[in-house]
Amino acid sequence: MVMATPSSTPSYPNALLATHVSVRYGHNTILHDVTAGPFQPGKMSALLGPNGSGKSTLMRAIAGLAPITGAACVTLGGPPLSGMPLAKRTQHCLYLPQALPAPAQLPVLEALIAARHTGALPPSCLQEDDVEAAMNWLEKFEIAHLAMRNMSTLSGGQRQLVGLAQALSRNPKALLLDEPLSALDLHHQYAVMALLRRETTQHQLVSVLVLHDLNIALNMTDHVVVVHEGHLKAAGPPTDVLTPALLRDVYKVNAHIEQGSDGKYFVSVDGIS
Ligand SMILES: Nc1ncnc2c1ncn2[C@@H]1O[C@H](COP(=O)(O)OP(=O)(O)OP(=O)(O)O)[C@@H](O)[C@H]1O
Repeated sequence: MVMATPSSTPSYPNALLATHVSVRYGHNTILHDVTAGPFQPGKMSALLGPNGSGKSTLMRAIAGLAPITGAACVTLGGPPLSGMPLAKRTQHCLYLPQALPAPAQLPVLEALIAARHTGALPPSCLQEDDVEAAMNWLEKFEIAHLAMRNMSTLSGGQRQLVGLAQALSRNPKALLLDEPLSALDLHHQYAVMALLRRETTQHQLVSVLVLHDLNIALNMTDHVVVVHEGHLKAAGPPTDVLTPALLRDVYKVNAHIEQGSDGKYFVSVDGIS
């Protein structure tokens, strides 16, 4: 069943839930009383919607980085995140932006260690276990060969992989990843999704990803939330939510969902509407 509110959803003790989120920039209201979640631990959730619909704004609001108005509340089990100082909130709920900041003049290995310590460390401070943990993350992301390269020399996709490794290495309870696959080739898109799935399950992370690839959302996430024109349009299991009617209303395409002989779903677009 596609639900636009979580009213009949059972509560989960360590789930991420954002209620009544409104965001305004100047006179423009970008999000209108959006309630999203609960995003459950151990599950992969996707935020979907067209360009400019408010996905990044919703993530930033959940992370405490967008100007919320009204009676919004964000919880992740325990006391509301909304009342916490930003540094503490980030330890619980980590947001990786779509546009990564300019790279530091640091080797990748040091950048990864610095991320865990939330600040740059001189090489003399590098501990053996820090190096081992950082190398372990680089290996998981298939970028161990970049360990000694300066961050400023990396390609866009390599930087995105380092950014993801930095985010995961900080061991948050909830990960908010804004278009984490946008610069990645096909192999790395699927490798990263598989890795995120493993980490999410193993550590019972709350993982929420902004995605534009509906085929990945259909086949590799458990739950999707569709934002349209600043409103919550639909939420639920991907194959329930991504119907031809929704694709027409929200994405302005005539399309249907097909299932291959391998059981995988894919969106077949007939044209724009
Ligand atoms: N700092 C800002 N000041 C003014 N308007 C903003 C600001 N940030 C975002 N907006 C506006 O809010 C709306 C939603 O932007 P947002 O980045 O959340 O969209 P999105 O769904 O993530 O889009 P995309 O898929 O293109 O990344 C857009 O119209 C955007 O121009």
